[in-house]
Amino acid sequence: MDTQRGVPRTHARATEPGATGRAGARDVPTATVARLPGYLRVLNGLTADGVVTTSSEELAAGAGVTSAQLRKDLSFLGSYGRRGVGYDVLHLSEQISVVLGLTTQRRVVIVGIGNLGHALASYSVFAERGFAVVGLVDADPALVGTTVGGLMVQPPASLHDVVSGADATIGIIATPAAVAQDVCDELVAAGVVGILTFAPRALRVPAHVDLRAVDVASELQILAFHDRRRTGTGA
Ligand SMILES: NC(=O)c1ccc[n+]([C@@H]2O[C@H](COP(=O)([O-])OP(=O)(O)OC[C@H]3O[C@@H](n4cnc5c(N)ncnc54)[C@H](O)[C@@H]3O)[C@@H](O)[C@H]2O)c1
Repeated sequence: MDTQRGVPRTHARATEPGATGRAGARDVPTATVARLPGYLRVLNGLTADGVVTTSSEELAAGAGVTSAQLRKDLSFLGSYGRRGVGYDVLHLSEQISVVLGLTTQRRVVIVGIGNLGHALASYSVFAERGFAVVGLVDADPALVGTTVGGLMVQPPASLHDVVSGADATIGIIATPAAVAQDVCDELVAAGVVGILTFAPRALRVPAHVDLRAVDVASELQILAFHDRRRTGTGA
């Protein structure tokens, strides 16, 4: 049965090889999972600066959460830090990477190589974060056959082959909203199990597929709300 949703339903399980300590098979709440990339980003910055250990206060401040929230989130990973020492930056990075499934490189196909898709296809940081863009698809004949980010853009008729041939498990939708559901259905039929959409419309996916929607306008509306509350303008 199809479901309509913009966030994953399931909890991540810290069961991949390399999971350590008390992480075991404990479920990690979805809200915690959503904060883990932020912690990892801060930890990566600390690693780059040569920092070996960090405190929950430092990590929490960098990620924009309270240290109580941070400690609770990390407790789901079985990571409690050491009194007076804090957290080992590298070890914690590895633990979070395991829980997020980043120890296995995920293959990504991007559909819609316009302004947004072009920028995403050329975004080198994906590779550093454990994702390989392995296929690009666009319906514009003028784009098909051109090379973006080292990959040749393929026509929609090749979508299934692009996904299955490259063993891609994630699809990014950067097409106009009007065609996004069709593209989504085709990606699912081709075998992807995770979809990230930028198209401004709700999408339906089957239960075995996780869907994430990025909506910059909604994020701006949330900022506007906080600004209004702070300044009292626009009431
Ligand atoms: N979520 C956000 O925050 C955000 C921000 C900017 C844009 N967007 C959305 O992202 C999408 C892309 O924006 P853009 O500025 O790159 O648009 P764009 O018009 O530059 O690019 C869209 C591309 O999709 C291709 N396309 C159209 N139908 C297709 C199909 N059936 N199969 C494959 N490719 C197809 C077009 O040929 C075009 O190259 C739009 O839906 C836009 O509203 C979202």
